Amino acid sequence: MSGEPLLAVRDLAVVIGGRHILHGVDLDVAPSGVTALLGRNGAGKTTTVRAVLGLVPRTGSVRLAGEETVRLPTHLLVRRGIGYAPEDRGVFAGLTVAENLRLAERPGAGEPAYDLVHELFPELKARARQPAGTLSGGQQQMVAIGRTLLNGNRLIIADEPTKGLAPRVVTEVARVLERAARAVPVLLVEQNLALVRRLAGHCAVLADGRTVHRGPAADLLADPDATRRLLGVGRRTAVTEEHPMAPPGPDPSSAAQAGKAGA
Ligand SMILES: Nc1ncnc2c1ncn2[C@@H]1O[C@H](COP(=O)(O)OP(=O)(O)OP(=O)(O)O)[C@@H](O)[C@H]1O
Repeated sequence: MSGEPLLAVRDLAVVIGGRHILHGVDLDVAPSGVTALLGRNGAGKTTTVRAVLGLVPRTGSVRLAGEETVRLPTHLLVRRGIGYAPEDRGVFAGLTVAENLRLAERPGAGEPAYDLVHELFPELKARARQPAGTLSGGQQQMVAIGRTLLNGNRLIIADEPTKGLAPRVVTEVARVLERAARAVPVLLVEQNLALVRRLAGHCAVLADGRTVHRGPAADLLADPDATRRLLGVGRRTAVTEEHPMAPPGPDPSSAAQAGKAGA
């Protein structure tokens, strides 16, 4: 990674209800472009994001642009410049596009950057009066990401923005993220490895609540043994455009043994 990381997470730990959900997460977010946070279902990706945002009790170190933030409450973290596009997008279906964006304006954060949002996503200007519930999945992601760009944030965190979307819409969301990352560095939680290959410079992989790999995303995705070991993705399905989605659920190597998936 060239330059100091924008976000440096060290030894992050989260205990909820007596259960150790995270115990030793290390993560560097690059100062530009997209950094991917990967891992199988239940590895701890969303909890890591929630811990960075102060939404769950945590210990360890979370430095944003060199400043320790691990003891800050969420509202102060947000003011330090972290924008969050949650897994469910958080778009209000009954409100228009313009109203959804207006809700994200943050008093004291300066003039909202509508010029930037409309430059990156002209569709949001054209559809300003349209109820957000009538937008496509990709357009709703534009709203979710657009909101994070309004307030001059230093970092955007996008949690599984392609989850449940059809392949055509995934491509649309990839363009949305590509455009956003030109303006602001992005931490992308993602299971779609084709998307990660297209967008991410660096990555971290979690397993059972700890970091098990960090490095350039291209190196990991070029190594079928590593993707299978760390992510449970079979050789043929790993990163090809024809198979953009990582197979959900259990390690497909067991399915491969049953002759169901190519390994
Ligand atoms: N509030 C909570 N209370 C108890 N257990 C939790 C809580 N939140 C998460 N967990 C558990 O912690 C583990 C990690 O969950 P998390 O949602 O962070 O994983 P993930 O990698 O984001 O998974 P997915 O890809 O399925 O979204 C899971 O076993 C989950 O059931």
